[in-house]
Amino acid sequence: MTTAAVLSTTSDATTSEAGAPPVLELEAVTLRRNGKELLGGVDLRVRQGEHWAVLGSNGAGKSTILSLCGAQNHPTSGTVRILGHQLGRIDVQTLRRMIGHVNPRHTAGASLTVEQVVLTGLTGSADLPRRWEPTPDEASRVHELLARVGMATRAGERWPTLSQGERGRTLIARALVGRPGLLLLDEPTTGLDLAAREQFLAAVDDVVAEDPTASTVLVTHHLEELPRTTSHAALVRGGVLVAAGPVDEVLTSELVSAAFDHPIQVGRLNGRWHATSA
Ligand SMILES: Nc1ncnc2c1ncn2[C@@H]1O[C@H](COP(=O)(O)OP(=O)(O)OP(=O)(O)O)[C@@H](O)[C@H]1O
Repeated sequence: MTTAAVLSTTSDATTSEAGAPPVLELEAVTLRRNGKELLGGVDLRVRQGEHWAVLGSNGAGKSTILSLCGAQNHPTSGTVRILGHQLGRIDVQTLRRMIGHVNPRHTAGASLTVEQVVLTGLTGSADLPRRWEPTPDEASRVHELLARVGMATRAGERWPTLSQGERGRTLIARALVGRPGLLLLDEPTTGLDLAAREQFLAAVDDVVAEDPTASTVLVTHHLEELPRTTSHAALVRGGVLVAAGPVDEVLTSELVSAAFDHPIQVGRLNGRWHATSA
């Protein structure tokens, strides 16, 4: 199947989802750095309530796309609209505060407790600013979120003593504390063991299930690392989307093989995906 054929199939699928307002729109986005074209014309629309997975091989451009979605980068050409605001026409710090970002490489202040790490989601910092105090509402939201991700009994634990899985769940609560309109997850299960990965994915499914207006974009290499709640997928290859649309139409053996340039058999069991060499 050619790239053009893939794109025409999936653009129909994407536009048929019309209804909920878009939270993220990339139109004809290109990005060049150091004379190299990293993105070669990306179109992507994420609507409220959708949960997208962005998949592709090493160096395909997934993190670059996510950096635009998180207002961490600007396109060379094309338009990026996040939560109704066009990049370049709004203060990026203001915009970044509207976006929740789960980055497993987040470095929290070493002396912070779990509860304080979640609070840093409100200050947008690694440490808590001196003399900063949460409002009673903010403090109760932190406890509500820690309960949701299964960390309520660990609120007083210090960050360095946490396991990778506990850190991951704490970082989801941190990303959600500011009630973001968009949640970005950047290879969030990297480095987690099997149990920690499963607990993390269950925590994502739980927070998503409780808020029908939540919208997420998750970047990963592995189909096994997709939450059950994934509703849409985009496949990236060489800085372009080779497929994008409802997850069952995109995560097929044919399209995934084309995106990874390798024969891959895709399967789904109990709502979760798996992939092996065909
Ligand atoms: N500032 C830059 N200057 C030049 N090339 C860059 C720059 N940033 C990224 N790249 C290149 O752009 C390409 C896409 O990078 P990106 O990190 O988006 O890929 P990825 O799909 O996330 O890869 P991985 O799965 O390995 O994390 C890579 O070839 C990378 O080396």
